[in-house]
Amino acid sequence: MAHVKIFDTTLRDGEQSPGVNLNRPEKLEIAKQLERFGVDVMEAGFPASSQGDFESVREIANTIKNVSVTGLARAVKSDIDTAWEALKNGTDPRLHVFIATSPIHMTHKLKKTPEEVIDKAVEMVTYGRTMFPKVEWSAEDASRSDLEFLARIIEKVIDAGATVINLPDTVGYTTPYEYGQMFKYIKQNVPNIENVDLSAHCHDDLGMAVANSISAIENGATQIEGTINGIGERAGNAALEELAVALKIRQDYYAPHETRLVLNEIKRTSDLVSKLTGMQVPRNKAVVGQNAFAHESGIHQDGVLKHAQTYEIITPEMVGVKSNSLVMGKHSGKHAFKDKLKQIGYDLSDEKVMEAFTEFKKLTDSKKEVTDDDLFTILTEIQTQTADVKKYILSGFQVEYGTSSNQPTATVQLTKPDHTEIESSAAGKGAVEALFNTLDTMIEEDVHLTDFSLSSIGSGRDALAQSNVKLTVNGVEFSGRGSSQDVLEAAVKAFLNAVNRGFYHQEPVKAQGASY
Ligand SMILES: CC(=O)SCCNC(=O)CCNC(=O)[C@H](O)C(C)(C)COP(=O)(O)OP(=O)(O)OC[C@H]1O[C@@H](n2cnc3c(N)ncnc32)[C@H](O)[C@@H]1OP(=O)(O)O
Ligand SMILES: CC(C)C(=O)C(=O)O
Ligand SMILES: [Mg+2]
Repeated sequence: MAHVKIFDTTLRDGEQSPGVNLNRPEKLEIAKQLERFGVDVMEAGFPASSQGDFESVREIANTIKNVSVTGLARAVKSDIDTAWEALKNGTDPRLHVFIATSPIHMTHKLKKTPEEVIDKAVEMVTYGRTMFPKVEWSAEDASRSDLEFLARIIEKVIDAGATVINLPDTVGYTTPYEYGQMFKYIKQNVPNIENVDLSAHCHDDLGMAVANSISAIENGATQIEGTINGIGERAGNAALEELAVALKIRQDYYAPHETRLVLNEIKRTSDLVSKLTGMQVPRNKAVVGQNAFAHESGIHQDGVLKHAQTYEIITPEMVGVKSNSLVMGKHSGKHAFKDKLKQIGYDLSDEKVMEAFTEFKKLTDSKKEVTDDDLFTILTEIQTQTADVKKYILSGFQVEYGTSSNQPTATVQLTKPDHTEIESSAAGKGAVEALFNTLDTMIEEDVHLTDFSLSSIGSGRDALAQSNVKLTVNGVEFSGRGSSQDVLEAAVKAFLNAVNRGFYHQEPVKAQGASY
C-alpha cells in the first residue's frame, strides 16, 4: 500500500473561515484530537500573523509529540524567524513557506516579475533550511500558473532544500482532470521531483476540492492538505474525513493509496471542530452530517432492514458514530464518571474532573439521562474555558413575555470586566431580541449581531440547547457559543462568549499570548 500523507490545516486555513476565532485552549484541544486522528502533519497557525497565533503554535509544537507540527510563513525573513521561534522545540519541526506563482498574483499582488519571484522563493527556502530540517514550499495559485514556469521554479526550490512541494488550487478554480494533469506534468518535467513529497491543497469554491485532491493522488501526489469538516477560507478546503473514507470505501478502485487516519475518530474530531469553531455541519454533509446514515423513505428502509448494504455504503461504526448510550444519570458516581470521560476521549486534570462532575450532577437534577453528547458539550466547555481574564459575566436575567399584546421585556444583571455590577432592561419583538437588546445597552463596545442559531443536543423535552452567535465587536466579527437546558440562557451565554472574545482580542492591555 502507498501511504498518502495527511497534512491537516484546520488550525490555519480552517481558522481563516470568516468569524472563526479559536483561543489557545481550544486550538490545543483540537491539536490533541488531530493527533489521535492520526494526521501526519498539522499546520498549527501562522506564527507571524499575531502574538496569539505565535503562542498557540508554540504551545502546540511543545505539546504534540507524534505529529509533525508546522506553521505558515510568507517569503519574508522575519516570518520565517518567527515561525522558527514558535516551532523549534517541536519533535519534527517544519516550515511552510509560500509565494504566489500565477501571473495575476505576481503582477497585481506581489508586484514582482517571475524572475524576482524565483529569486525570492530560492532565497527563502535556503534561509528556512538554515534552521528547519524540513521545509514545505507552496506555489500559491499554482493551478492558474504557467506550467513551464512552475516546473522551473520547483526545480530551483528543490535544489535550495525544499523537502515538500505543494501545488495549491488556491481559489478552487480547477477541475479534477486539469489538476491531475498539472501533477503529471510536474512529475514528468521536474528532474529532481522524486526527491520530495508532492502535495495537493484544494479549495471548494466549485465543490470539487475532494475530487481534485483524489485526482492529484492518482497523478503522483504523496500528501494531501485539507481540514476537518472542510472548513476554511471562503467555501473551505478539501474535507479530510471525506477523502479518507472515499479512499477506504473505494479501495477496490484507489488501491494502493491509503491514509493512516484512524477512521473511527472521525465523528469525535468533526464534533469537536464544529463545536469549537461554531461552524455547524450541514445535516446532509457526506460522512459526518446527521443524515449521513439516516434512511427516511420506505423502499430504502425496507432494503436496509433486509440487507444494510442495499443503501448503506459506509457503516456508522466505521467513522465512530455510536448510538447514544444512556448510562450516566443521577445515581452515577465519580468512578463511573471518570471512566466515561476516558471513553469519550477526555483526559482532564483532577481539578477539571471535579468541576465537570459538579456540572454533570447539576444537570442530572433536571435531566433524567445524560447522554454522551451532553457530556461532550459540558467537557468541551470546561476544557477550553479560561480563568483570570477580564470579561463580562452573566449574574442573572428575567424575561417577561407572552403571545398577547405585551412586548417582551428583559432585565439582565451583569458583572463588567472592571468587576462593577450593573443591571439594565430593554424590550424586543421576541424574548431573545429583548435579551440581546438589553445586553447591547450594557456592553461598552460597539456590538452588532450578524448571526444567531439555536439547536438541541440530542432529543427530548429536557435536551440541552446549544446556541451559536456571530457578532461584530468594534467592526470585527467574532463567534461565540453557549449551552444550557434553557434556550434563552444558552443564547445569552453565546452572545457574551462572542463579546468576551472580541473584548479580549481588542483590549489594548491584554497579557501577551494569554487566551480569551
Ligand atoms: C492563500 C492563503 O491562505 S495565504 C494565507 C492567508 N492568511 C492570512 O493572511 C492570515 C494572516 N495574515 C495576517 O495576519 C496579515 O496579513 C500579515 C500579518 C501576514 C501581514 O499583514 P500586513 O503587513 O498588514 O500586510 P497585508 O496583509 O495588508 O498585505 C500583505 C503583504 O504581504 C505581501 N505578501 C503576500 N504574500 C506574500 C508572500 N507569500 N511572500 C511575501 N510577501 C507576501 C503582499 O504583497 C503585501 O505586501 P505589501 O504590503 O508590500 O503590499
Ligand atoms: C498558503 C497556501 C498553501 C494556501 O492556503 C492556498 O494557496 O490556498
Ligand atoms: Mg488555502
